[in-house]
Amino acid sequence: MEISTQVPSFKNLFSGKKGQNLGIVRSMNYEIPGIFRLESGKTLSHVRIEYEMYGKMNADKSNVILVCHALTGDAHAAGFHAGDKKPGWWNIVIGPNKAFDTERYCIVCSNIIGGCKGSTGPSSINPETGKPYGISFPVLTIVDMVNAQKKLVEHLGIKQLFAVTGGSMGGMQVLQWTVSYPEMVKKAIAIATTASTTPQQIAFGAIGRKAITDDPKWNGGNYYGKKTPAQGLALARMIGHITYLSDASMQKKFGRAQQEKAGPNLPKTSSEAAPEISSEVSPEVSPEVSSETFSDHSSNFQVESYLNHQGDTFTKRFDANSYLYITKAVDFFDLSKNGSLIEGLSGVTAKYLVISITSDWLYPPYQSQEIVSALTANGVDAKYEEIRSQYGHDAFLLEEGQLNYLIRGFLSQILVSDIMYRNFYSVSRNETIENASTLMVKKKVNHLPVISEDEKLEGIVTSWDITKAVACKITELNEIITRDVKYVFSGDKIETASSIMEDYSISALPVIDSENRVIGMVTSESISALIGKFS
Ligand SMILES: CC(=O)SCCNC(=O)CCNC(=O)[C@H](O)C(C)(C)COP(=O)(O)OP(=O)(O)OC[C@H]1O[C@@H](n2cnc3c(N)ncnc32)[C@H](O)[C@@H]1OP(=O)(O)O
Ligand SMILES: N[C@@H](CCO)C(=O)O
Repeated sequence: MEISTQVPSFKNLFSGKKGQNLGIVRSMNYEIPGIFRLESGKTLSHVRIEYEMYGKMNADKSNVILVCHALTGDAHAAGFHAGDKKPGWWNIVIGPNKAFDTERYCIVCSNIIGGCKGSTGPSSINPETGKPYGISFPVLTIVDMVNAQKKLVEHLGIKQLFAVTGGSMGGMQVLQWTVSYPEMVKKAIAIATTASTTPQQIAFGAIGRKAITDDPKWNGGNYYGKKTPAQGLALARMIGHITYLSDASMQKKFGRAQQEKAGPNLPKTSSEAAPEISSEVSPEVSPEVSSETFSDHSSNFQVESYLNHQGDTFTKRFDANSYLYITKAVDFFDLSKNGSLIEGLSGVTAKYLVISITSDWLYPPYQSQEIVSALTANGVDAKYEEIRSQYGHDAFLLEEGQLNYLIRGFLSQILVSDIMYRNFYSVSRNETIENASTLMVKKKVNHLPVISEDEKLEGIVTSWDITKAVACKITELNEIITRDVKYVFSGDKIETASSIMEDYSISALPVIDSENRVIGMVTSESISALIGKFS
């Protein structure tokens, strides 16, 4: 008989209270000391990184989650800047009791190098010339973005990030983090992304860049203090924005509806915007082409007006040269090595959650599945999930319920590897009972896995087996080994271990790898101690 243990259920450990908003938040800035070397070999000095932090770091700074933004995002991921009506771009998942729970984790988000929202980029002043860099700014890669973030993380005194997360280009940074600095990332959540940009993605990037560089006001990137290439930048955004939506979401948002002729073309606030369902939009009418000039119809469909609005508002918040550099960095992104993603991701150790969006045709689900396949082939614990949504690529900014559910589950999931004893004691089947019992007494353990010369699991003996053997005057361990031994894998959820223990009334399980080698032990005491931490 083994010591029977009641292992408490984990079901109710992580209860879901309603998420709240952070209040007013502020941005901070850090200047990387000395020279910052880029992947190209070029260097920059006085590199500034704009960042925001929500929630408190714990004593050993082990609760920090780094959030990486997408193409046109910034450091303002959540909460409100003083005077703003709209919160940060990922407010739906960051805040008290949200998936990125600021009561529990400290969230850090920084504007990428190359950006135009406080971090050093093409619009920044080159300290050597006293003028904006423009296109003299060196070519950037996702590696450079991650290396700049690493400088910030080090400056904040963080040894290992509890998690790194992001969608789209943010997801690329997540992947890059786990490749460049595997030991610094415990968990990784990559959403709506790819490990290697495809020709179609590059093609959209290229058209956007051409729209900018063909605008005469771009002027070889030298437009600061003059008229900006707003027309080209707006066009680039309009093209890009189409790829962030889906056929279904455009049908639902606009149908073939037209703007009301008398009314203003561009709603000023979202409440005046075209409603989401076609029954609420203005009636569908056929343009009376005969009596009007073509220009009267230049923006008459709601979708045209919407795209114009998206293009126009974008030019007020983004720098055209930054757009060129960042889209190029996305296009350069390719983690495969010698044509193999398995090889490219071979050093990754973080536990992964990879999420795709069913209607995302820019970064389709198969690209996320490829990431998961490559990680799994490397023995990485990687989970694949799909967000069911009609919103298209931008669903990672909108699907509040599904995102919170998936992320919360992943972050709060505790695996056998998190609590198993890696320094364990074992015996060989040729051992004497006397030696086995001496080992148990000396090391204060009740279970000894029996392993072969090549460390494979052959069975288990418990202190109770030994007691019985002594009573029956059995001397050979071989005669008392339990060979039908229950075990778990290090990537199994802790609930799996606890149910096996409960079902078979046992209090310790060997942890094995895919080759049946014993790599640790998990005990009911360690599970109970963990529950104590949360109760
Ligand atoms: C990812 C990062 O890291 S941060 C960058 C994320 N932010 C962006 O990309 C900003 C631009 N993108 C968007 O707005 C994205 O579509 C989202 C996902 C952020 C928001 O999506 P939704 O909430 O569905 O907003 P929607 O796409 O309907 O756009 C609303 C805007 O369009 C305007 N609009 C709607 N219909 C029309 C129309 N027929 N004509 C003109 N304008 C229109 C609204 O007035 C509103 O304008 P506002 O943003 O200036 O207030
Ligand atoms: N709409 C988002 C996602 C692009 O991938 C952005 O502009 O950053």
